[in-house]
Amino acid sequence: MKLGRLNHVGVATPSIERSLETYKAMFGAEPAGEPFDLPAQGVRVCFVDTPNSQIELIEPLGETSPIVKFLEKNPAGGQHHVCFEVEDIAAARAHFEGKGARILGPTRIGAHGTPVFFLHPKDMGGVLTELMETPAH
Ligand SMILES: CC[C@@H](C(=O)O)C(=O)SCCNC(=O)CCNC(=O)[C@H](O)C(C)(C)COP(=O)(O)OP(=O)(O)OC[C@H]1O[C@@H](n2cnc3c(N)ncnc32)[C@H](O)[C@@H]1OP(=O)(O)O
Ligand SMILES: [Co+2]
Repeated sequence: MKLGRLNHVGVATPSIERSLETYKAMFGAEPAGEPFDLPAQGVRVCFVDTPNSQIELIEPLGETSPIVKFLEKNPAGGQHHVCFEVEDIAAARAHFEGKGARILGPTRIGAHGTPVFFLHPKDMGGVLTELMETPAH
């Protein structure tokens, strides 16, 4: 399995609007689009573009959101996950299963409209790691 492009860094926040104000004040950066809900992933999302990647701001959508506990431990928010692209998500999943890595839940459609899954941070040196299939261009 080849380590693919860093698609985004996920940043959990209690308020996407406040985080956008920070990126605007510190870097003059604007959001790549309007925030939107992803109920299947339990988050509200907004992207900020960087020249070679993206920052993915995620806010909990409901009390069962997977980022609720993280925000309880880090109330001001913080760096939550990294996401690498892979060419074939099914092959990537089989690869990591073969290594005995803990895969968190089913493969779902992510914020870019392609399938994603997550590897447990304990199997990735403490970094929650998302794999996403490269979008077709
Ligand atoms: C926008 C959609 C999509 C995209 O397309 O990009 C997304 O990115 S959605 C992002 C949100 N979704 C997810 O995070 C799904 C996968 N996550 C999970 O299944 C869970 O959040 C988790 C990682 C298993 C954590 O479980 P949780 O119940 O929330 O917390 P625990 O306290 O039980 O955590 C266990 C253990 O792991 C450590 N931990 C938790 N979160 C992180 C993290 N983000 N980075 C590093 N380490 C993390 C936590 O500290 C615990 O450690 P110990 O205390 O040492 O046991
Ligand atoms: Co993500």
